Order: sequence, then structure tokens, then C-alpha cells
Amino acid sequence: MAVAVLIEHLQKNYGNVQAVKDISFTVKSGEIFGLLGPNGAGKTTTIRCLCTLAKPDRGKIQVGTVDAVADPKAARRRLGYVAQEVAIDKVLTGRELLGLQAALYHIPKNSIKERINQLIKALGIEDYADRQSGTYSGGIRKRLDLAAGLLHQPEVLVLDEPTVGLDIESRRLLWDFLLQLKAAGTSILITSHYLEEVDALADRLAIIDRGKVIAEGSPSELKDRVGGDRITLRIREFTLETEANQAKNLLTALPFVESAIINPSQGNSLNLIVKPEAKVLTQIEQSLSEVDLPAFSLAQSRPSLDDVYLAATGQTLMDAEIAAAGTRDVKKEKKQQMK
Ligand SMILES: Nc1ncnc2c1ncn2[C@@H]1O[C@H](COP(=O)(O)OP(=O)(O)OP(=O)(O)O)[C@@H](O)[C@H]1O
Repeated sequence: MAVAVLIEHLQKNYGNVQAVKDISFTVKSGEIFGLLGPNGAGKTTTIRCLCTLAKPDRGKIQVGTVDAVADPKAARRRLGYVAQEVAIDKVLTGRELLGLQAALYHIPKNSIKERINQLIKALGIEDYADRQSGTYSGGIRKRLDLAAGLLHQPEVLVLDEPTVGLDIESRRLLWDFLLQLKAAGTSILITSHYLEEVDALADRLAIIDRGKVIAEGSPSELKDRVGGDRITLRIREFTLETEANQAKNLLTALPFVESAIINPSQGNSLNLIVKPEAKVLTQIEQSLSEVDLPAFSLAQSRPSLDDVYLAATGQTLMDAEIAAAGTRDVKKEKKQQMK
């Protein structure tokens, strides 16, 4: 197996903040690898170290066979980086900005024009390329950033939260483009705190929590490891508490039911974890009908990545986001990064 990126025991502190405590993972050549975690988990710091924009305190970083810490220049040639936000000159057109970027990458003069045209076409921004970039929507802006990251035809493309703030259509377009890029042989590392994004795109992923990798594998491997299927049951659209409790007691006694909780924020629906056996739904329906409880809706699903996160950390990704919100001084972080 050829390795596109290897990170081993990465550690990075900002003053007394341990942004990355101990992160290791490998991106194989030609795959999409996702780094999933709540805001503040250490994803951006990891990526900034990989892209040689921050110096790690400890750890090994390799891009292909190149040691990125010892030879950052060679690593940068192999990497394309699409940052979360880029401050750009809003007066220049997209094409002009790409021209500037091409010069920075020392792309041979005679191939610049053609390369820019190819990317503008591939990303479907022909109608915008000659307008001032300050007039672009978020989705078009992101496509321009992507074109800039791909100008020097990197082996590995690194994207930090590429779809934050984008509408569903722009998000889908970007996903499709990344899948095409992967099919053409580019290895891709993407950070995200959107479960569905990582689930849809990533061949493998690492879940990061407070500066550490807490789980790694393909989405389906990770879900299988959590085990058990999920059942959502509503007795009525808005179930009475007494009925929900009655159903809970009844169903908890069934041999294949591992746990049951009542979810008051969803109209007292019941969330069960069951052993993945055949005919689970039929048996639940039967038990309910024996005591004359209706079943307004009943659905079975496999565990989600959120269940994986919950099993590993004891809280949902959403709760982790809420807990992290407001604890960061983003202005101060930006200042420190500029240094
Ligand atoms: N330049 C900095 N100075 C001080 N602390 C920082 C700096 N950059 C990041 N941190 C802190 O390090 C921790 C990890 O931040 P990081 O940006 O890597 O997380 P993240 O998972 O990428 O989140 P986000 O997607 O919001 O950027 C956070 O606690 C953050 O406050």
C-alpha cells in the first residue's frame, strides 16, 4: 500500500493550550480520508502542521516519502491546501487571482493559461472567472479556492471544512468534484464536523476529540464496532408519558432489546438499541398490539457516525460542539497564527 500522508504522534501547543496532544493516522494513496471532530478538536492545527504552516512540537509528518518537517519545500510541492477562509484581494478577477497563484507555484509560463482554463472549466466557473472575486457567492468562492489549490497538480489535496456555510447544491457540487478528483488518482484529506459529509465521502476516517484520535477505520467498520441496530418508535405523533413508559417497560423485557430511552424532545418517542436480528420490527409490533398500544411509526437503522462518536466520548458531536462554543478567542488565535 502506497502512503500519501503519514502522521505519527503529532503534538502541537500554543502557549499553554495543547491544540494537538497525540495524533497519528495514515492516508493511503488514492483514498479520501476524513478527519471528523467538533470545533476545537485540533483538526485545523493538524492540517496546518501537515501543510508546513505551523511547526509541530513533536511527531513525524510524511507526504509520500518526503519528511515534511525536514523538507517543507518538497512537501509543499506535493500538497494542495484549501483553507477554511482565505483573505483575498476582492478587486481582482478569479482568473487574475489564479494567475498570481500560478506564479507563486513557479508553474512554467507556457502552460499557465491552459492549466487555468482547464480548472475553470472543470469547476464550472466559466461565467464568473472574469468578474471581480469580491462579487462571488460562497460556493463560487470555494470553487475558486479549490482551483487555486489544484493549480500545481498536487498528489494530495487537503481541505479544511470545505463546505461550511455552503447551501446544499454547492455542497453536492463540491462532493461530486472531489469524488471525480479521487477517481483521477488524487489522494484527499478533508476535515469536517459534518457527519453526513464524512460518511458520504470518506473511504476511511479518524475521529478526533480534544487533540487525540479516538477511533479510526472505514465508516462501516466503525459503525459495526459500535454494534446493535437503532429503533425509533412513536406510539402516537405526540405520545403521552404514561404510554411511553408502558412501552418502554414492555420492550425492555424483550430478549433482543439492549436499551431503551424516552426522548421528550421528540414527542416522547422511544430510542431502542437492539441486537441486529431478523424480524425485530415484527416482534415489537406484536408485543405492542398485545397490550393495545398503537405504533404510529417504527423504523430500524444501523448505527450512525454520531453513535460511534457517542460510544467513544459519551456525548454526541452536537453536544461537543455546543460545549466548545464560546470557549475560544478566535481573534487571538488568528494573531498568533500570523506570527
Ligand atoms: N493560534 C492559536 N493560538 C492559541 N490557541 C489556538 C490557536 N489555534 C488553535 N488553538 C486552540 O487549539 C485547539 C484546537 O484548535 P483547532 O483550530 O485545531 O481545532 P479544529 O478542530 O480545527 O476546530 P475548527 O474547525 O473550529 O478550526 C482549540 O482549543 C483552539 O482554541
